[in-house]
Amino acid sequence: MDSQMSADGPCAVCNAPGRACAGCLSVYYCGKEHQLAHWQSGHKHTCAPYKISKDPILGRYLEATQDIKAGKFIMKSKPLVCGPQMSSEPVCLSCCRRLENEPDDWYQCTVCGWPLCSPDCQKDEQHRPECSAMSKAGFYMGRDCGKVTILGGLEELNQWSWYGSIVPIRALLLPPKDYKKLMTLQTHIQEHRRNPEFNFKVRSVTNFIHNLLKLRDFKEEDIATVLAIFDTNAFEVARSDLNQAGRALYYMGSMMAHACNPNARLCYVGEKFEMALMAEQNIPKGGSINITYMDRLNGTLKRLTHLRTTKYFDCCCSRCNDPTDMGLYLDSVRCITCREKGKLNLLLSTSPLKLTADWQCQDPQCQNKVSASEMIRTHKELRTAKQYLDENPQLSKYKEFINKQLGSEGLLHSTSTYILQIKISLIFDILGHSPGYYLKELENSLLVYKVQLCQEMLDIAKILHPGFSKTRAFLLMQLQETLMEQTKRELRDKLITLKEAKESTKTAKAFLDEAVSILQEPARKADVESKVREFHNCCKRMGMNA
Ligand SMILES: C[S@@+](CC[C@H](N)C(=O)[O-])C[C@H]1O[C@@H](n2cnc3c(N)ncnc32)[C@H](O)[C@@H]1O
Repeated sequence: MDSQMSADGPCAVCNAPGRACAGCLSVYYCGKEHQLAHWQSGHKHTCAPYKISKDPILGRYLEATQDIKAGKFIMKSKPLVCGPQMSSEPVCLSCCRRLENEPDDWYQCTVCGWPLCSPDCQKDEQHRPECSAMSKAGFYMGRDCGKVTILGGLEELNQWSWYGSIVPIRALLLPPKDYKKLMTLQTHIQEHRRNPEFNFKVRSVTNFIHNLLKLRDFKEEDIATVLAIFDTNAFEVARSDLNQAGRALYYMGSMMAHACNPNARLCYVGEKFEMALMAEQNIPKGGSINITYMDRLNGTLKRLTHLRTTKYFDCCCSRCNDPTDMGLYLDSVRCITCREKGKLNLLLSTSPLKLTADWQCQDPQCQNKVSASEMIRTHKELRTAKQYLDENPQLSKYKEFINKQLGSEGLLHSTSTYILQIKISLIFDILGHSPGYYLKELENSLLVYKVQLCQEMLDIAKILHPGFSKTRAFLLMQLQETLMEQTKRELRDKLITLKEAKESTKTAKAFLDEAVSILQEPARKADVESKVREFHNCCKRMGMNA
């Protein structure tokens, strides 16, 4: 590098002071030679079409450096650190697969005694940092896998909260170059420190690291910083196809801003939680590439509260600022004054970005106003009632809730967040998925009901989950297989002709094709292939070629 120029960061090859790569501004080179070597060793696959930019409100964020088409993969990134979730079920420390057999049958690492899948997982470098630390500290997890308190001061740690200490210790033991990178991520440490739950977590992990691993050089403050970095930036990652669940932190992934109607989404590839970012919608050059930090079916009250209390910012996107919440009125409840007159008018926030604002009837003739605290109380009651149903999901109970709430004495309307969430549960958890309701045993009327629910939710998805979103793809697949079952029965019962069955099959195939084009990520490959196989088998059984 020209000695007159100031350095941007450490060279990706030799760590000497370097200038940023012009393509992505995310890695640095001391000169042309190392830039070329790094490009050939893989940077050509990860460079661009984005760069890190800064905004007074968002902080650092990813900016598109070229127009990006919906459906395009924007980047792939390996985790800087990954491992079990903070509060984890028993998983293999190496690959994070759930350990499903009995504890007595678990394979235990021969060095530290922690349960793993197999000797192969023991050889994996993932488990090395904490394993060496435990071995140096003379710790070996007994057959009981930590059920007994081993050292004084560890009483507050139960068996599985130990898992929560694994990712922080891996972060603290990162090579210096990676640790330095980690430390550049946003912490919100002061805000976290005001949260008693966070401080409890810090004490627990510090206890583990100081007393069990005997690594007393790590100060509580360093441990708190690492935990705060994880809480601000990490992703809960799961690959249901591989039975894996973990937590991972990506350097570039940490730069992405939140939006309540995002233009990109994350997916996971490979067994080591490599992350891929896909554009859900077209992103113009210069635009922010954003993801959503939470479920889009939540109304503004829940989104604002969750983002404020967990990510420490006040979202002020156009969706949050829209009293109609994109025309869906997710949080709005019926105006009681109008309801008494048999009219369906809704209450809208007078200032949606302010959680303390009053709610007012949408009918200008009606003067009815409700305070924020009253509205929050109403939502608490509705949420409790729904949570009670979710604990023991039953079709009849969900239908009862919907009918009651949408009836003349009810509080809700057809696109309320609670009604939409229940419809999603009916589609994905009950109709076609639970004992007594598997697709083949569903009564005809319930097949019709499921088709109707899928169509309704696809209309909502056009607004909340447009483009290459997973929700749209999953809904399309549910609609496709329900339509196929319906067609098969109608043909069998001679209610339709073969020609009509072929037409229905064509419609179902179009839904499936669209879902397949959306779900391009490798982690979904097996699922998608099995749906396509089922479709072809169903066609064969009806005596037609797809
Ligand atoms: C994962 S980090 C994103 C990178 C971060 N901006 C930085 O400079 O390191 C999450 C933090 O970014 C900020 N942030 C993300 N999206 C935001 C948004 N829509 N509005 C305001 N702040 C946002 C918040 O401080 C949030 O806690």
